[in-house]
Amino acid sequence: MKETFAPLKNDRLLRAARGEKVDRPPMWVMRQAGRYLPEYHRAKGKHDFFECCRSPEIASTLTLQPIERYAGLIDAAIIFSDILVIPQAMGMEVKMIDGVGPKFPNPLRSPADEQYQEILRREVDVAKELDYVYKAITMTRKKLDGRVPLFGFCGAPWTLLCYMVEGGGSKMFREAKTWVYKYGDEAKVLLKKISDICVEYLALQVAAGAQILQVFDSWAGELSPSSFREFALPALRYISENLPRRLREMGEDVVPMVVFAKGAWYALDELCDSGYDVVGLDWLHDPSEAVKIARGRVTLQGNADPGVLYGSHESITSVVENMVKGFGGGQERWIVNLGHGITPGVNPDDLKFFFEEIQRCTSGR
Ligand SMILES: Cc1c2[nH]c(c1CCC(=O)O)Cc1[nH]c(c(CCC(=O)O)c1C)Cc1[nH]c(c(CCC(=O)O)c1C)Cc1[nH]c(c(C)c1CCC(=O)O)C2
Repeated sequence: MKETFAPLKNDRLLRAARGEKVDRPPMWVMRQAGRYLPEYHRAKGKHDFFECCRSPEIASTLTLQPIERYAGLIDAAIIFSDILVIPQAMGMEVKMIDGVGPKFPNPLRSPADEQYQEILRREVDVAKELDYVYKAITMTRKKLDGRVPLFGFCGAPWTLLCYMVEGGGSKMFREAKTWVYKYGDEAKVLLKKISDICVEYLALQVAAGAQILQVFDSWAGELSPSSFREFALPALRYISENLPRRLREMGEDVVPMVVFAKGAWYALDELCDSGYDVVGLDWLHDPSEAVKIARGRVTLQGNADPGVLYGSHESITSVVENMVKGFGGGQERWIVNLGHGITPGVNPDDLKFFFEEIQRCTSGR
């Protein structure tokens, strides 16, 4: 039985994503449900990170926290989960270590590993393995009661491959580069396998209630422009081309899609033609330059340096004023965000001040 949900009261973000007129640019921030919020630590308690992702009750509570705290300012929720649930669904073990980050005890080191063949052979039952995410999405939609739209998301194939072969975060990307420059063909086979899972996973998130989707290519900037075109971009395109087809097959509406390829500033022009409605920008972009390159083809999302939230109110005001000006005074197709996730240690009141400053600079246009 398909769920019915309350009608959406604030559709500013979906309208902006589709390039329609809005009263002010919509606002949200990546990682908005996270460690900078004291209520996050209270609700998480002693639970392990992935335990929280697997509990629809806890995941939906965490998703709603920023919506409640910033009511009237924030225009979207993003489901509390992680990009690494896909490698887990593919049979890899992933732990989240406090103060360190994600760790894979058995990373995929070379195509000669038995694990490589096993991963390629194994048909992942995306509906069953990630069932807890769809349940969390449906529960969150009910709790949201139409206040703001809900984002679903996944990691981009290139970024997931990096984690699977590195076994965690990395500074050198020695393993990922070995795959690119030594095992390129095998890397492409693995990227295709991950891409198919991404398509099915995103489609099932929409069926469960996700109203817009974001694909996070957090390690795009580790690739050279030509490697990005060869490895990361085709996988991003594969998703944007195949998802609408899969949604129609399932009898679901097509939803707007956002691509965030962090560090891939050189590829902005191609990303604007990659089949996504919205292109996320990190803080290395100058907004007015990005607007010129985009030429209205997509909505841009971003891009304040997350580090400004460690600064003074004067600095926040100045960054906001410059950013608003860069995005044409808010007249361009624009969704307000930081240039990457909000970081731990930020005072939540300073994020509120950031939102209020955006509102001050963009309303009554
Ligand atoms: C690369 C990446 C990951 N996860 C994600 C990305 C892409 C976005 C990006 O580039 O930042 C995506 C992600 N992770 C999380 C969300 C939830 C929704 C939201 O944006 O609020 C989303 C969208 C929660 C989380 N994911 C994680 C936390 C912190 C968990 C905790 O310690 O309580 C949260 C709230 C953990 C995580 N998960 C990941 C890392 C590297 C870490 C550790 C971060 C660190 O230690 O600094 C992988």
